[in-house]
Amino acid sequence: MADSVGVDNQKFCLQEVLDTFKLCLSENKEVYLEHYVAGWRGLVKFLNSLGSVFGFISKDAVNKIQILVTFLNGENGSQYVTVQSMVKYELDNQLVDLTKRGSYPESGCRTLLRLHRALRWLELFLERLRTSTEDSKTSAMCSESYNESLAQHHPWAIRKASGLAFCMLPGRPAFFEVMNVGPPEQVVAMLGEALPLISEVYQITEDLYAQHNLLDLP
Ligand SMILES: CCCCCCCC/C=C\CCCCCCCC(=O)N[C@@H](COP(=O)(O)O)[C@H](O)/C=C/CCCCCCCCCCCCC
Repeated sequence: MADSVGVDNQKFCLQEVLDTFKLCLSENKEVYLEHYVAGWRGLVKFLNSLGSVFGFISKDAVNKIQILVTFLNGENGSQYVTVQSMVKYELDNQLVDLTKRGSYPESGCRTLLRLHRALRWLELFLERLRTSTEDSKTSAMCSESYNESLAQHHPWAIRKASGLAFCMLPGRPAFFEVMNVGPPEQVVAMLGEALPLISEVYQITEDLYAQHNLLDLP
């Protein structure tokens, strides 16, 4: 049965996520919010298949996806077609809490920023997976990537809970299997294809947020 953002009990397929990230960029390099959110939905499917210990992470991601989907489907949905149009619309109309949480605790800009930071974690993690060897530990790769990215934005309790959850990650062979791609060489090849796309989406968003001083939204 699917939940309201459609991520429950569906089998993960890395190719699908890759296809979604391919669709994210417009010709003039704007990031389509619909496909960005769909990419995250696919990743959450993967997370869900790893077990309930990751439930608190999945729940937060689903919550953020849902906030963005609500904007996309709302009466001002046309302003949320791309991340660029969302930023412009929300800033022009003072719909973003810029320095402390106030009237707009769930703006599109601050919500997307949380997923954007997680995309950096993903980029680092996938690069480690791609260059890993048979005996590499997924938990170590995950936690190193987390410490270099998301952890800097999380309080102690979340860092602690995340660290404990990472210890429950399956080993590399089982992890590759859940990715549903084929033998390890194929996984590595597909990661090699996926990473430049993910990096480009990340960098375009990072530059946009930096340009508007939005990288520290509360
Ligand atoms: C291609 C296949 C291999 C990789 C598959 C990865 C699948 C990962 C799927 C989802 C990742 C979850 C993204 C989580 C977004 C977290 C956003 C965030 O930072 N939220 C915090 C701040 O929000 P506000 O309070 O300011 O609203 C929030 O406090 C966090 C709560 C939950 C903990 C988040 C821990 C994030 C760890 C990310 C690593 C996921 C490990 C997955 C293991 C494969």
